[in-house]
Amino acid sequence: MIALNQVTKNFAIGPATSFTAVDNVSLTITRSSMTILKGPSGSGKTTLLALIGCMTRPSSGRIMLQGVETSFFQASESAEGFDSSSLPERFLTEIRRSTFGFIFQQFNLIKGISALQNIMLPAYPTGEQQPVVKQRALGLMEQFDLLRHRNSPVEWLSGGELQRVAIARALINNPIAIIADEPTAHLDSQLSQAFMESIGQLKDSGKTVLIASHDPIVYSSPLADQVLEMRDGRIVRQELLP
Ligand SMILES: Nc1ncnc2c1ncn2[C@@H]1O[C@H](COP(=O)(O)OP(=O)(O)OP(=O)(O)O)[C@@H](O)[C@H]1O
Repeated sequence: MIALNQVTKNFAIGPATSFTAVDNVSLTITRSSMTILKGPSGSGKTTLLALIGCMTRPSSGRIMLQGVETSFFQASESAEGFDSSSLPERFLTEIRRSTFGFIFQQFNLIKGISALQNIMLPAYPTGEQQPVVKQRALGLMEQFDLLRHRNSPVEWLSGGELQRVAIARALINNPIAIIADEPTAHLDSQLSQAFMESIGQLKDSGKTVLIASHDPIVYSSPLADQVLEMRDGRIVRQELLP
């Protein structure tokens, strides 16, 4: 589903100097699998997630995403899929929205609005009818045992509830893949386990899952299909689990 071929990302850090955050990375992620990126701080995990999630474009190399259902790509789609590294910004935004759901470290929920509204937020730019989105959001709230909090501002919710709102929000546009960056960084070990169980269920339901994490509860999880270890922007170890 996702293939990177010799992908490099340089950031300009001075008039004539650049820093290579991701260095010549090639990898393959199959559909309905769970991939964990581990590695020390600064090793390039977040940058790699941003490249795969179409939030930034590579300096060189190719990123291929297959099987994305959107009419935008019909014309340019080849037998192998489409090459996100050569598409204009508008298409990239569209790919991002239809392919990926994102879960961030501090969940990035908006205070002052309800849990239901938070879950619906990523659907607003799609132009989909609000009653349809609302029904889907309520379905997700039911699935994650959040219905009684539908009208509660998110600041009233517990850590575990916030985590489930973040997962539901990532699912609102029915993405093919979930990208999570250090999702357990602010959770105790029980909630981290609960997070992995929920994510495992998403994988079982056919979602492709990609997580960057320092947390042994995540990178040692039996649910992972492959663990990629990063150092200095490179993948230094790839572990395929049975
Ligand atoms: N926009 C940017 N401009 C310059 N350097 C950047 C930029 N974004 C990231 N970097 C650098 O690239 C390197 C990789 O950063 P990245 O956030 O991908 O690492 P990480 O493995 O996710 O780290 P952490 O675990 O601490 O989140 C770091 O040295 C970081 O400072």
